[in-house]
Amino acid sequence: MLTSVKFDQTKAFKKLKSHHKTISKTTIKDLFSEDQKRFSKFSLKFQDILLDYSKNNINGRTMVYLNELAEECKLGEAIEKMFAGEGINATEGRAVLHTALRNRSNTPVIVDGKDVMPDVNRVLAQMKAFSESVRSGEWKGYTGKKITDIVNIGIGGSDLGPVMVTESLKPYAKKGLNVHFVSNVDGTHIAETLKGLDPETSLFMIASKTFTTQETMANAHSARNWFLETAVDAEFVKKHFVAISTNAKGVAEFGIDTQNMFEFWDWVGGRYSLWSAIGLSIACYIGFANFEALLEGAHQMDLHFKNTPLKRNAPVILGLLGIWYNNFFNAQSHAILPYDQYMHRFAAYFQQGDMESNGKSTDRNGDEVNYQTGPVIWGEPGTNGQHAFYQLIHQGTKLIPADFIAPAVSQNPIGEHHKMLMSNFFAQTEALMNGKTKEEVIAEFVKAGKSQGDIDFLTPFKVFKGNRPTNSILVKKLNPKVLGSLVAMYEHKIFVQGIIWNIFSFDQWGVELGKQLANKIYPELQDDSEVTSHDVSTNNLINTYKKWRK
Ligand SMILES: O=P(O)(O)OC[C@H]1O[C@H](O)[C@H](O)[C@@H](O)[C@@H]1O
Repeated sequence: MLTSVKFDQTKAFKKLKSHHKTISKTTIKDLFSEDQKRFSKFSLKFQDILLDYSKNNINGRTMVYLNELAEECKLGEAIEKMFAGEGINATEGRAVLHTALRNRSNTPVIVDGKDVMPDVNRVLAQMKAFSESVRSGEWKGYTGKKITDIVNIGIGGSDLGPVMVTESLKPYAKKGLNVHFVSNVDGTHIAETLKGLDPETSLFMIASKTFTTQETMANAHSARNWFLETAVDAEFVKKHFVAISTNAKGVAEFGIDTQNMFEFWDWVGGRYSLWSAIGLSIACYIGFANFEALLEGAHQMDLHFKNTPLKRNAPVILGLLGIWYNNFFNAQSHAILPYDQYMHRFAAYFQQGDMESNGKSTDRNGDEVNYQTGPVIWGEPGTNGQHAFYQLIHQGTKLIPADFIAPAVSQNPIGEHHKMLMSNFFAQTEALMNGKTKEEVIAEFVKAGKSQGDIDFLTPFKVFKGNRPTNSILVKKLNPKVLGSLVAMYEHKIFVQGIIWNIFSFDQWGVELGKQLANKIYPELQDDSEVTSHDVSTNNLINTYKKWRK
């Protein structure tokens, strides 16, 4: 069991409250001029990752108090409990062991008296053999042709991880083997995906922890129907459908040979499952050795998280900084801005990772919290974001702490592109911190020969207050190992915050209500009779839909 500590009643919380008043009177820019050693104090290197958190509204005292907060909230103890396989996901009665999936040291991890590592290694060996046979062409479709297209059918945690990783690591993909992802129950998703595919050379991976998820089951059935339109014989399903699930019974009922089932376990949360068999599409696409490198990178970050003192611990620092803005500066959101086109689904991935984990308002005692918990996570790759929403980050009324992520080495060193990209990456955090003063604006106008009237009118619009906090995460190159470390770093950041906010980060009850109501409405859509059982708004929406669909 995790120790429950009332976050807002800790001594450190009170210290941070009054410290916030003091630090609010200064700016990040001033903090830099006061302390020449700021960069070395507030940055750290983890292998090929440089985390620079010096452009934040913090000084040494802030970090001391934030660390005290972590200690008072028993973060160290909670980290140990997670790695040790204790049932810290108490509302579901489960351990939280995505770290065991990438435990490359292979030390025993005991759940309910049993070491889970032999099972983890068995499934990894199965994934290796399977991915190698698909990649080599040894695995044949029902007409003897090799597989050219993999279609992962899954949603949420059974989709977003593989999508994000296969996109991020596209340069490592094998030529001639494509991956597709179908998640939405909107028939358009599967229809558009199937359009370009040949049943003889397509392999479907039905990925669902529960194997009951409506969207996934609907898409899986439609894919099977499509396949059988050509293949006819249901026996051939074996060669073209595999399942990834914790539910062997459900898989067998669907008609997939359990020989072709890749197992995982209830101690793997859906949004933490890309390291499990859910990563099968990744292993096929980038090869098993690269998948192992991804696991290795995550494992290295796990070891760092587990063994490094809190004040030099990257996920802890990121988590605490997030709390600083969320609970003391009242920031409502957090932006993740990768300057790498391959990482275009990274923010979307952590929308689920973070918001499904920490979007909670009941604390671990069952009481309603009276403080803010998880922020809204959002973001798009730079430089696209710059031409869309950065205006608001620079000059809007909302404080948006942001992480800027970029690789030093481009996978596509074409001409001057990467230098241009990187100059934007560096410029943005500098601009967000420094802003532009009235004096600077006027000086620029004068130099450009503007009239006094223009200067008077335009100056207020051109001033940037600055003092917008950012973290810069510079990586050497976005390879599988670095990506593994990055993802694990963010996962653990979420853990840190959940512990301190005293909430349960590994359940997701909030997703249930909508599902329940949809299941109630679905039968009502079967005929054209008027619906009266809901509120007037819902009744009218349903009845108009029924009228219009005719
Ligand atoms: O893998 P599945 O059991 O199909 O679940 C897929 C998704 O469904 C739910 O809506 C949960 O909120 C997600 O956490 C989960 O990842």
